[in-house]
Amino acid sequence: MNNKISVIGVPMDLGQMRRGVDMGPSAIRYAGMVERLTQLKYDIEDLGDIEIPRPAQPAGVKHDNLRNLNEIAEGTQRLANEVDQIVGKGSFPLVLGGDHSIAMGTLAGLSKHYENLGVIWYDAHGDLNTADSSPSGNIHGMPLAVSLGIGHEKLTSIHGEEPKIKPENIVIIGARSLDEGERVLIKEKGIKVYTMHEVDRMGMTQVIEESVDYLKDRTDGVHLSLDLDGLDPNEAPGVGTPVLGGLSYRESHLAMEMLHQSGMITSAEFVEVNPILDEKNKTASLAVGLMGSLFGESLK
Ligand SMILES: NC(=[NH2+])NCCC[C@H](N)C(=O)O
Ligand SMILES: [Mn+2]
Ligand SMILES: [Mn+2]
Repeated sequence: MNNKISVIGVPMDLGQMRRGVDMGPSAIRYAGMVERLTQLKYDIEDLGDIEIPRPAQPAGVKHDNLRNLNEIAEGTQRLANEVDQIVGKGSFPLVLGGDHSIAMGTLAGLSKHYENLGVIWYDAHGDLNTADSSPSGNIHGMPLAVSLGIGHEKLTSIHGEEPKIKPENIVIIGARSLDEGERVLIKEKGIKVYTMHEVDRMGMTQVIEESVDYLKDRTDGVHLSLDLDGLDPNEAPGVGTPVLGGLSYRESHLAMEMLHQSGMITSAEFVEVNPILDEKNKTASLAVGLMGSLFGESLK
């Protein structure tokens, strides 16, 4: 793995309705991220936070079932520029959310450097909605669809018109809440999904082994997009859209350790940490622990 890491915070809360997720980057830093990764001998620079526009209209006003569309497009474009530059100078982008809408910016920035970018989407949700299929109008439920080129033009054209990723380069792990339109899209596009059912039956070891095998030959870089709500709410209470029956603490550490061993992860983001909903920064600390495993902590 790249020994240079560049951290970028994205205090974005416009992709959903719960206040507080904009404080995620601070909470993750406060949980000791830089110290933890420095111990692992990484050369880590913290670039601070992207500036996110504040909406002019009262918060929560809908725009064609795309709440805060313009501000999100602008903020994620800024993130795309940063991520593009970080990869350009040979460093590993580590993005801290903020709600999951920021993945549109991360993937857009990355896409300039990879012909076949792989994506591991560790999440309770598919985030494959469009304005038509979304039950909520919340853009944090749409970033994976947008990155495939499906969605509002203002979002799909962030940092370039082309789709940022291909459906066959995606693996979703931990899904247990998929809307009807998302299921249709998954079938139509042939997206690989390990729902909780598969994780229960196969075990995380096989899920990651298969995912690594699947992505190995078809991709030239792999981004890990980790939504903390992929984990069970008992482990990660500080999230805005918790879903029962999630991935355990140990399964998640095992996944991160195996991804480290694969050597294939070229960028990562940790999103949806909401300190207001959290218990004594438990979820942010969990995120930092998972980063430790992803970046190679081991007892031997
Ligand atoms: N990144 C997330 N937490 N997404 C939750 C999305 C929930 C629901 N599927 C929606 O589209 O509104
Ligand atoms: Mn989620
Ligand atoms: Mn998500």
